[in-house]
Amino acid sequence: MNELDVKRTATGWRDRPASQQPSYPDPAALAAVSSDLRSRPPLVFAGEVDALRDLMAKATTGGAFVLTGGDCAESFTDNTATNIRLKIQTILQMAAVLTYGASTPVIKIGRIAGQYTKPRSADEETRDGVTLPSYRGDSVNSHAFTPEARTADPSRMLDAYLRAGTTLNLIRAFTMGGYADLREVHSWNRGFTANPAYKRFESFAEEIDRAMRFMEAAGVDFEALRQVDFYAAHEALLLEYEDAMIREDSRTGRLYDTSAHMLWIGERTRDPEDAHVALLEGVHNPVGVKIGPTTTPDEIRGLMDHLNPEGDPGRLSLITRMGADRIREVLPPLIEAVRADGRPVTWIADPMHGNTITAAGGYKTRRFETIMDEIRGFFEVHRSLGTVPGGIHVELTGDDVTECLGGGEPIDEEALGRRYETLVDPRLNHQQSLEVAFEVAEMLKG
Ligand SMILES: O=C[C@H](O)[C@H](O)COP(=O)(O)O
Ligand SMILES: C=C(OP(=O)(O)O)C(=O)O
Ligand SMILES: [Mn+2]
Repeated sequence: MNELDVKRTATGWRDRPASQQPSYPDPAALAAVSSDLRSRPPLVFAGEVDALRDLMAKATTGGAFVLTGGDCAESFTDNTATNIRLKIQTILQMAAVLTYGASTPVIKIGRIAGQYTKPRSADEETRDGVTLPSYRGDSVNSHAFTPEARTADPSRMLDAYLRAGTTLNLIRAFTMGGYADLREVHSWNRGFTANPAYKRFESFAEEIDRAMRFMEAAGVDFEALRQVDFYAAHEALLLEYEDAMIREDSRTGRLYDTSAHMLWIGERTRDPEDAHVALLEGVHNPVGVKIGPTTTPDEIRGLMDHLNPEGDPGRLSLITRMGADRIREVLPPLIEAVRADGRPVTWIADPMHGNTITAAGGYKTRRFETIMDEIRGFFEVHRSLGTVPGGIHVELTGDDVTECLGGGEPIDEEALGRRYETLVDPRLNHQQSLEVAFEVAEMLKG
């Protein structure tokens, strides 16, 4: 056993209960893919991961604001240049508005370049009397409803790795090559506020205009604002994939999960004694944990004991997804418990996953107004306790899909079927995403 294997064994996740894992019919094929992945280059560099960790530490105390956004489930077929560009454009536009509102840097993180594995409520799906394994994300099986498509195939992990690599390559090209130019991003936002449906944000956009003119007059080097740092994150759900991507940083000897800059653990797999926590315990990346309305203070202390025993700022984010109707009641005692413990966490609001409903026609959807209400509740609770609302985490796409109800150009139940394209959860479309950003920017400013 080499030194890396010794360290990895020390994390001990293989001895712990692991839920939401596929069952692979051919263990030899799984072992071959896993060994192949281990020999491949990392997707991210430890130095970038450390830079993100430092930024996350700033968000803990209000010195930065986190924006995480992207698909619920990325898909191999939607892994095109246009889709990636539109998502990046949407996140950059949101970030520009939020930066103005927060008067702090905005940490831009995509649910991108690796968001290929999904936890499911049910292990199986039945259609017209036929029962098959549930779709678990493109890194596991295919969405098509046939026995072959739904069989877990380890070679999909390699495909996920390669697609994540090319996605990251394009993101770096966009964000370092001039596509992120602040003047351009602001002019896209002016286009958005010119739409009569979003007139109420026009004066906000004019304020940003004035600030930009002031910066220009004061001699700010806009050329330097043509490049931005953009980070990638996904749910660390597929244990074999994440384990195969762990590498040792040659500079420090530390272990990193090099599949993404930041990883999070989902609501369904966050037991402090289970495999997912054990896996991320051993790596140095910033990590998030999704917490739902049943979370207890003891569970949070357990998560901190395992994932951030020393209380290092920037290591641990708690991503709250309580539901708009519960957040004001269930969040305060959890914040109080963290405050009493003393170890820092970055609080981030996921206003999507506690607010999923089924509309007529069977569409899984969310209401824009409910999403905004959960964010408002998140801010109210933090403001009343004097703690820091550190960011938001949303499911979005850069396209004009019709998956979430409401918004300034309202999508009603009838319209849902027009462009309902998500493979799992409903995403905010481009306009709804910008609307969220303007609303949150106003909250941050206020
Ligand atoms: O993205 C989150 C979960 O994977 C998703 O909400 C589960 O969806 P399901 O209830 O359709 O399985
Ligand atoms: C599965 C997800 O969320 P949660 O774990 O909070 O349900 C998700 O972010 O898509
Ligand atoms: Mn989701």
